[in-house]
Amino acid sequence: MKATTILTLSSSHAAAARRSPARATISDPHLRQYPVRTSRLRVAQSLASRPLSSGWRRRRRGSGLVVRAETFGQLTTGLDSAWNKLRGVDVLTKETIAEPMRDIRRALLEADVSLPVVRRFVSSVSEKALGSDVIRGIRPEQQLVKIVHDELVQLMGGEVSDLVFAKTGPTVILLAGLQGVGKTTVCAKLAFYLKKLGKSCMLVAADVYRPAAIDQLTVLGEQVGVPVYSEGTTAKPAEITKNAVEEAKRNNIDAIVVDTAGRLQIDKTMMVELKEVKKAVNPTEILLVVDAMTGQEAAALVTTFNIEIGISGAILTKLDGDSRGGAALSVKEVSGKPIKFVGRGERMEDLELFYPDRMAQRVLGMGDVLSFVEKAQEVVRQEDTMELQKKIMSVKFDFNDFLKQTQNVAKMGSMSRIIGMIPGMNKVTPAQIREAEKRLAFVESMINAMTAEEREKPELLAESRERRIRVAEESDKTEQEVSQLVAQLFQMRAQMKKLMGMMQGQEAIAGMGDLMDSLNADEKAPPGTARRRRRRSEPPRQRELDAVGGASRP
Ligand SMILES: Nc1nc2c(ncn2[C@@H]2O[C@H](COP(=O)(O)OP(=O)(O)OP(=O)(O)O)[C@@H](O)[C@H]2O)c(=O)[nH]1
Repeated sequence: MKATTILTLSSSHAAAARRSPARATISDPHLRQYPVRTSRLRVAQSLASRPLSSGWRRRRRGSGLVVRAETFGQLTTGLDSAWNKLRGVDVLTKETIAEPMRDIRRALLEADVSLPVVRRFVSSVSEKALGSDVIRGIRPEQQLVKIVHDELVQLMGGEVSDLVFAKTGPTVILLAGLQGVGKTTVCAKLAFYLKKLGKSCMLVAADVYRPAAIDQLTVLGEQVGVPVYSEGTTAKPAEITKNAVEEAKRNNIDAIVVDTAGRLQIDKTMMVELKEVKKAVNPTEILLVVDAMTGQEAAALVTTFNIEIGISGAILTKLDGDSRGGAALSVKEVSGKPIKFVGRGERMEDLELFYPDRMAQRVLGMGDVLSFVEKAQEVVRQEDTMELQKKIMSVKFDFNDFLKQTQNVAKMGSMSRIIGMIPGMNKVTPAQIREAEKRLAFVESMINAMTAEEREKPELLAESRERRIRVAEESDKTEQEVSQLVAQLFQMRAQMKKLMGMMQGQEAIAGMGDLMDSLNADEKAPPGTARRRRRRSEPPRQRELDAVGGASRP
């Protein structure tokens, strides 16, 4: 079998591998199996013996083997040393994270991320690391990997930023960028992408300065099977684009991609031209194509274009090459505009949507650690939930528990979150949940007005009208409202008993909806409601309910 070995190496790594071929060993079974004849064999051998996490990727393509250096190789290796510094450390503290943070800072600067971005990043990671809870089974370095991952995702914009399509008429995508960044190639790649989405597309040649650019677009258009609209080199780009939109409308074309002229550097004519095109057709998307190799310069360009023209995002090309990753990490943070696509090669299919989380995983090269930490966090959340369930299910459930729940709700931000954590609770509607939240705030003041003894023994309140009047006065509520609260607590106790029975029988907590009904007990219900409801459901403790019912009678 013939081997195909494709090497895309950073020059420094390649040089290093060439310098010490004698020490290179073949640890990859595929490499050993295939004869690789070129002088690059040594490089491949050296690569094959590197740990995968250091940013080198090996994958098989057809019958051959592709050995590829990832853009982030150097950054990944730099970050690896940060994790290594935490080996043997028990907990993340100011002291233990100092050195790893220095490594992270160095790694990012070496990846050509700008200093202010690095500073903000490191300070945010440190803050999160120091504020993070220790999770059982997770080592500090794994925890830091997860924190850095999450921060990287945020740094790169958090969410994927997909193409926007026009609601009516053809979607107009205007591409701008300096010379040689890959604009024309991106036009065709975008057409290929749109076709895959099932959209009809047309390319527009608005680079009127270089006849060769029009020819290049025509060839690429043929290659991806989309029409190319051109008016030669004499018309103005704004005019060409306007006419192209009309042509697209006539032919029911869903989207047009406009290729504009590049310049060696930003100049006034270029900006004026782009502004004219923008004014003429009001594009749905204006995307600046930038070359990943230019690092933080790419982020600065996106900022300038955005200020000058107002763009909707960026396309980062040549991420497969020798770039250090700085552009991918900085564009969003520096310019406020998202990267929408990345180019990872010269083929038409080498344009992908930019997913910040996938990119962060690529930087770290530690997918397994990340999912492990996520699972552990999930377990902790489940343990919290079970603890909560136990409390809710407690038959003892007095006003202290009731209050604790109220405070928990406040602490955790929202009742809906707690409810959402309890299995079987999906039948509770958001409206019910909102009502419960309101209700909980309302009862808190009444519980605060109770004595310690009254909270522990709600029977005292059920049996004594004087006590209820006192609580009502102190909490600025009516006696009737206090009576309803007492009745509600006993109702909840009864409901919980029922639920406990269901839980023991391994049934889903379908009855939690009923519990919510109890939580939401109608404020206007006349005293004694509890007794009437009781007849329809499970009988709670007779004495307790009778007491409340009796107590609420005038
Ligand atoms: N490796 C790699 N090469 C790319 C990528 N995108 C574009 N190229 C190459 O970059 C070179 C320049 O691409 P063009 O599309 O001609 O660039 P342009 O911005 O249109 O250039 P001008 O028309 O001169 O402004 C070509 O050789 C492309 O094949 C990419 O994502 N990866």
